Amino acid sequence: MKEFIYNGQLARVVFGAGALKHLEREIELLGARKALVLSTPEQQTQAQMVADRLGARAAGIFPKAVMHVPIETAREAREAAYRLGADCVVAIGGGSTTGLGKAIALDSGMPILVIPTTYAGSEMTSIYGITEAGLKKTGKDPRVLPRTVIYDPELTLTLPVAMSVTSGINAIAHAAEGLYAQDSNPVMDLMAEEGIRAIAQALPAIRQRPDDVAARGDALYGAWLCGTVLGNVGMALHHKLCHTLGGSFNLPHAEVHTIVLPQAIAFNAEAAPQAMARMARALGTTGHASAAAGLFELARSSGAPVALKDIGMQAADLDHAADLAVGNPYWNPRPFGPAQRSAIRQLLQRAYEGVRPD
Ligand SMILES: NC(=O)c1ccc[n+]([C@@H]2O[C@H](COP(=O)([O-])OP(=O)(O)OC[C@H]3O[C@@H](n4cnc5c(N)ncnc54)[C@H](O)[C@@H]3O)[C@@H](O)[C@H]2O)c1
Ligand SMILES: O=C(O)CCC(=O)CC(=O)O
Repeated sequence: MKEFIYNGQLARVVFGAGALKHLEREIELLGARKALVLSTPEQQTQAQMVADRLGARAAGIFPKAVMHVPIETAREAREAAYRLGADCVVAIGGGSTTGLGKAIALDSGMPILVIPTTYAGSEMTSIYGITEAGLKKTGKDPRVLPRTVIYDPELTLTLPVAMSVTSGINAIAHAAEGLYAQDSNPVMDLMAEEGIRAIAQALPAIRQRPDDVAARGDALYGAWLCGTVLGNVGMALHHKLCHTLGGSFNLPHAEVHTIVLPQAIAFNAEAAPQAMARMARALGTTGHASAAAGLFELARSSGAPVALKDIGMQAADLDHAADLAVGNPYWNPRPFGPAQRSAIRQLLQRAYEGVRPD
């Protein structure tokens, strides 16, 4: 067994159908008096429902979260928190809303309670991202790690099926790269494999019946595990490509993850055979398909996009994307610096066309 370091991260998780009923207790346990409730404009009704539940403990709602946390929105939210006398934030929504909570916490140190309604997993990480002048900067800071997370599958029933599938595969991507991370450890490997299994089994059930609370619960459970892996070990080629494509070409986050993942995993297959075997086992493809093919089929059979050309990528931008990706590479089991530019360009071409990996 290889040597490893395991840093347990402290976050309190309250899980279960109807778990939102514990919100007031959880705010009290945080030692907070007043919460600013955050959401996107699309989820303002859910934010209002949370604020109503909090009653006098609600400082107000700030329903202006958007993708990739523009610095202007972060500043406005922070000012609102101070002006309204909040001493904690409650984020109800996906990674964009949690990200806004993190931007407030980064400056103010306010504790964050997250009620996740997608499978992105940001609630389990101390990674934050803020976009300034069109450039997204990410960093890590213990102050932004949410202190409490309430996973209530009932609140995810409204997540459209298409978004459920791509968000679920976004979560799987964290676990897949965790399995071959340079700083992986046996605990994260267990979580990664179980997280992939839970989501891969839940997605077909959700597709059949979006209001299946048990399947929604399995998906959230998987998202928790996969998000924990993202928060604990380093990500590699796949996340680098997604951040390049999402950040520089303005492509939608979860869809990009869904399309690129099978291609990135195929690229790494020979360099990380044990990780591939665990992925294939978790996906249930052992013996008849590779992990990469299994991921591609999971997306295709769930009705998700499998080609970048179908989500707005321009063929003319592929060369520039390859240059950006190899310019400042992350550690990866198969190196992908400037010397591998042509292999990365080929990978992007396959992702652009939606070619099924072997
Ligand atoms: N820092 C991290 O650790 C981390 C991890 C993963 C993702 N992220 C970031 O999170 C962002 C993406 O998050 P996301 O994919 O969750 O998307 P999102 O938060 O942008 O949500 C997408 C849309 O779905 C809506 N939505 C969410 N839950 C819903 C529900 N239950 N019912 C109906 N609509 C619902 C939202 O209101 C929004 O309109 C990206 O900016 C990404 O970089 C950060
Ligand atoms: O907040 C970020 O943008 C960094 C982490 C992230 O996006 C993980 C992912 O790609 O899903």
